[in-house]
Amino acid sequence: MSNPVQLPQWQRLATHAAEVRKRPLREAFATDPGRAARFSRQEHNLLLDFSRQLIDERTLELLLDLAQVRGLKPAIDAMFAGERINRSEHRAVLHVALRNRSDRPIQIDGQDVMPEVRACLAKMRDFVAGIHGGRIHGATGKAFTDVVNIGIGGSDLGIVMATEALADYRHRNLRLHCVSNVDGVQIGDVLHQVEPERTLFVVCSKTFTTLETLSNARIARQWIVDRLGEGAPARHFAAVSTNAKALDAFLIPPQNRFPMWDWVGGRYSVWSAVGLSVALALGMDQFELMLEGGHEMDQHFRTAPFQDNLPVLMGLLAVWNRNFLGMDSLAVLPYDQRLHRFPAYLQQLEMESNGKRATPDGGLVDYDTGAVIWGEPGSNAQHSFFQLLHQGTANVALDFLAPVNGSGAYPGQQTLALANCFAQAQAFAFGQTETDIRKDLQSRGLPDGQISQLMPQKLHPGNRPSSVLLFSRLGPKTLGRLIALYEHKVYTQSVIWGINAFDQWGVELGKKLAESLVPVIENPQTNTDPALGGLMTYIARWRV
Ligand SMILES: O=P(O)(O)OC[C@H]1O[C@H](O)[C@H](O)[C@@H](O)[C@@H]1O
Repeated sequence: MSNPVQLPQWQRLATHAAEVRKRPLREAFATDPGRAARFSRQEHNLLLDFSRQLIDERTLELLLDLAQVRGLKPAIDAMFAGERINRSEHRAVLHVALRNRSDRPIQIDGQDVMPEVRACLAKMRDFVAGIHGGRIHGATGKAFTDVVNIGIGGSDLGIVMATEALADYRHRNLRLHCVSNVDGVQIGDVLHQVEPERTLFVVCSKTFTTLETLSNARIARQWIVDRLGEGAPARHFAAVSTNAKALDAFLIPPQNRFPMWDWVGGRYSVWSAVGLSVALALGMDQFELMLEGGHEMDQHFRTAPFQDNLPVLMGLLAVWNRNFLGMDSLAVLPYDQRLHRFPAYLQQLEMESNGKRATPDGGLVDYDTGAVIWGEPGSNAQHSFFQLLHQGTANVALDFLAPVNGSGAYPGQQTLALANCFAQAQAFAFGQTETDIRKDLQSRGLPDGQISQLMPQKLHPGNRPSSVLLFSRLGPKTLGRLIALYEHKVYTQSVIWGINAFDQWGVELGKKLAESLVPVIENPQTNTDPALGGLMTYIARWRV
């Protein structure tokens, strides 16, 4: 696909941005009482209020023109039609099939994938019921009380995020633990807490070649063998993977195996059997409600006109902020503690998808692509890094997320959370004028000299772009909608930028180097790489 920068639509946006930047949001709202309503869209129980973005009607028109000329509509259709849009790996991209709750077949090369998807869901349902009811139990006949998910990246982040987000729905008799990191701390801590006879390990790995996952799984396996005997792992391990051979080698019995397909990317896989641990923790009904929420967002993305299409609007606004207003990062700020791992989940989703500099036809981009994504729950974040957001020199766009009805045991506290969320959105948009600051300082009796000195330090420029994503309550369906919303936002951006959102070649190099360094770190004296000489000396000196 051609370079977007050369398109007249792009150039018009660039010219337009120069004008919009100069216009304070304070003025935009003052001169247009209908602005909040005009730049808000509701879909199901989600409201996207993007009135505090640095835009006007013309911006939207120009962005929608850009979407049209970049072929966003055919690109969306191509994804749902099972075309091989992941061109570098020649794969279809069908996480939407995993949550397709309609009768519509979804085909790859004329083959409907839905029967396999439904069979997998049925197997998950049976397995979850078996574990919850005690029909499936440990080697000594005891029911499972603990599930340990072993996986990393897409085989971990979605599980952690979703089970934390939906903690109010957790099954009473089953605790979930997630182990991802390679350094041995998590697996050590978890094994310290659980009883072997009552613990089920779910090893999740699309490839089943991932160093972190395999080494943690081996530790867990040995731990079970040491305590319950050679035959016990067959009862204490389940696995999710595309790699049947590796599952044979790991001696996972057929009834405990759950499939994955090469048309599901790791970071898009929480909807697949990778969600088994979610289903075990929350129940299959809750998991399927999440799928329904995702499906609803898919329908919306596929059919809604672009000017009312939430993921399309969010994707286009992200392009606007990144390419035309120079925003380097997006801070995701959920005002619900239950969503505390949502920013981490989005980091993989957005940054692994759109952190690309090459186009599928082998060219290099000469424009910015994916922004850095980061964030923490409000109001904690306010007391930590908001100073930089309000007055620092970094260019950061903001996504506020908040439920009207709070989670947890004291939902009344949500009034305070919402007050903080809205106050911040207003402060970022409108800042504080010199006149207000002067009035305040004068009322406190400060002399003029001191006021002039303090003024720039107190001045709060405003005009920091943000969106507020308000929803009624955080339940499984809403979570499904939110995840799918961001997934499709990511795809929208990738289409505008002309990059492949579904491969991740950049992560390979580090993995390969790590493998080759294991023996060197074991025997630092064998190191021949001068760049590592200093570090290896200290490994040898300090290792106990
Ligand atoms: O599920 P696995 O095959 O073990 O992969 C786990 C993770 O590993 C890689 O580093 C990829 O960059 C991720 O996209 C993936 O989610």
